[in-house]
Amino acid sequence: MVARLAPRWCLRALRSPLQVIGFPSLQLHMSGIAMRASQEDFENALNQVKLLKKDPGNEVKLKLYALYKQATEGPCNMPKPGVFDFINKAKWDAWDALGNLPKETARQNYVDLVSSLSSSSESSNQVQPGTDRKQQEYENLVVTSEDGITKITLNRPTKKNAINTQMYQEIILALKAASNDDSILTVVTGNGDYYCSGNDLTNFMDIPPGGVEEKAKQSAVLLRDFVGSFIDFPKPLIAVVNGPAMGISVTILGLFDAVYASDRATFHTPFSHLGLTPEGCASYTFPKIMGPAKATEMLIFGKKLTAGEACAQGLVTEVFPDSTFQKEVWTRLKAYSKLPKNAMKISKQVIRNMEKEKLHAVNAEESSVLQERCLSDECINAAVNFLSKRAKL
Ligand SMILES: CCCCCCCCCCC/C=C/C(=O)SCCNC(=O)CCNC(=O)[C@H](O)C(C)(C)COP(=O)(O)OP(=O)(O)OC[C@H]1O[C@@H](n2cnc3c(N)ncnc32)[C@H](O)[C@@H]1OP(=O)(O)O
Repeated sequence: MVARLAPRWCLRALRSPLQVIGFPSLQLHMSGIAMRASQEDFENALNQVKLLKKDPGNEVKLKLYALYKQATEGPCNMPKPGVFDFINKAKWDAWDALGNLPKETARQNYVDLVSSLSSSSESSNQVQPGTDRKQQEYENLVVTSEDGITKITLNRPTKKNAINTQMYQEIILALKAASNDDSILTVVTGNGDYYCSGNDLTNFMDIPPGGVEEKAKQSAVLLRDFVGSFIDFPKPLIAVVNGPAMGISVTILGLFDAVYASDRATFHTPFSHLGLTPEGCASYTFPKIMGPAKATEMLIFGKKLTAGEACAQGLVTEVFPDSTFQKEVWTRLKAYSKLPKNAMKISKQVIRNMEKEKLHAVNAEESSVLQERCLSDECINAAVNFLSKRAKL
């Protein structure tokens, strides 16, 4: 049985994900004394390894291969494959590295390794119960993971997905969780007809006991942390802009790795109208992306761009007809999510890391300027105007 099962697994070892369902871990260590794995334990482990839900990765698969060969055949007895026979060379190296490890120890190590894999596969099943799983409950977001893509949906459609204080905090948390989860790509999108109408202007109304200065200070810290979590996000980050985008939801697009937009989307940063100044590192990224003259029209004069214009300026990657937007974008993202995960992550870091320090400095400066700005008459009057429904931008 061993001989029949193992070689088939070995052939697949560096290619395919392992298959479904968890299983109880083997208890081989009692009262701190390591027990010897029996032939039956070993055969169980050989069966269990085929049932692992989560692909343990090539490094572990090579370890399993080497231990299996050592346990069944003893020290490596095959001729060394040529340098261009990458897979067989990697397998040979792993086996050869075990030297004269006794067969019994190799068998024990194999069983222990499978046992540890099956318990971690069980605990990860608890967080990932289905293919479309909710990772955590949020008040203002829906976060799901499917097909290697974590999707963060802004979910205040009746307020055009305006970002209130709690939502800023939830987005920071969701990005942190996405940076540590198994996903390959992370997507931000909006629920309803808007992508996002930017900062919730009622944020300006909730004044703490320390007064408006204290509010401005707290807001500047929150803003800096919020933008910082985009600057530091380690994996490819994609915006699926399903409708109009305003203010801070537009500026942070310069920190995304790709931006797909419906032809219904518009891009509007009416900072001057609100007595405000740019944030989200746009004072640095926008002139770089579209040139200073075009950035001035958006960031200082508040010119609203259509999706086509934003694409022509380089802020948007590609525009799709609204009628086919979701289908086309998700088909594409699912295809991208199948590309090698580490290569994409490292490529993003190579592209972005040189700029990180600069971006954090820009973010700190923009937040500090805004801390002053939101105490200005210009800003307070604009917020009051909006809230009293006298102004629609
Ligand atoms: C002391 C300082 C605290 C600061 C907090 C920290 C963060 C600092 C960041 C500061 C930098 C600012 C960045 C920005 O994002 S600037 C852009 C801000 N956004 C806006 O100015 C948009 C305002 N909204 C509108 O102009 C219109 O609502 C809109 C064009 C978006 C839609 O118009 P429409 O007529 O289609 O729909 P309604 O106006 O009826 O909207 C439906 C309901 O949604 C509410 N809404 C929409 N957007 C916002 C918003 N940004 N803030 C609060 N509420 C919003 C709207 O009021 C309606 O609500 P009701 O149904 O209850 O009336």
